[in-house]
Amino acid sequence: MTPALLRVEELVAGYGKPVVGPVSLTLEPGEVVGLWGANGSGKSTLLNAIAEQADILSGRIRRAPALTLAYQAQHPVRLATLPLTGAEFLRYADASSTGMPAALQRGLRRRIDRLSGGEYQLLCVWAALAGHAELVLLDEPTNNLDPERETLLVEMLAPGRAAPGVAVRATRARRAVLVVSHTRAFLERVCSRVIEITGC
Ligand SMILES: Nc1ncnc2c1ncn2[C@@H]1O[C@H](COP(=O)(O)OP(=O)(O)OP(=O)(O)O)[C@@H](O)[C@H]1O
Repeated sequence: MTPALLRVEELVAGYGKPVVGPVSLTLEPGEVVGLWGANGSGKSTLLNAIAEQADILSGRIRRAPALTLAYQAQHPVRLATLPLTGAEFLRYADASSTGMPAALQRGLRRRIDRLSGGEYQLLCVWAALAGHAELVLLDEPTNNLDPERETLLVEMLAPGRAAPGVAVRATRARRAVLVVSHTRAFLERVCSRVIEITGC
């Protein structure tokens, strides 16, 4: 049996005081699992706890030994001025551009501080998925995306599920992805399971 990458057991997490939980989930290699819930229910806090950026108040998180993690926050940081091309950005993330959709490749030669919000958002998600992390945490990855770019995102996360003619592969077989969204329909398109998150 393949060992789980992540086990969250009866976890209550927060910032000094409880915000989310108790929640339990297991993430196996290759899975794409959704976390869905209302604004303020604690979805980001759960990701923060997994990334050791929020307090574990009870329960526990078990990670596979030496688990590598990429965390795409809800509002990806972007400096106002940063003379770095998309290709250099991917190089710093140690991520390949192989299989990248043409619409994204156009950004490889452009400075990242001159990309649109949606273009930058998708480049960041690609960097997380095409890098070496075994567990990828994505918080509201549809932010700033128009329907066409959202379809590319679906194909990046779940190859074969988007519109005919879109063929993108950024997801590796062993990689697991935990995706936060308050849009249930998006999660249903990309996830094998969707877990509802409720606050404390
Ligand atoms: N750093 C922090 N310190 C204290 N409280 C916080 C902190 N970050 C978030 N919270 C609180 O935790 C609660 C849950 O916030 P969180 O961002 O986890 O919810 P969410 O489900 O991701 O919300 P949304 O869908 O609006 O992004 C909120 O009441 C928020 O004010």
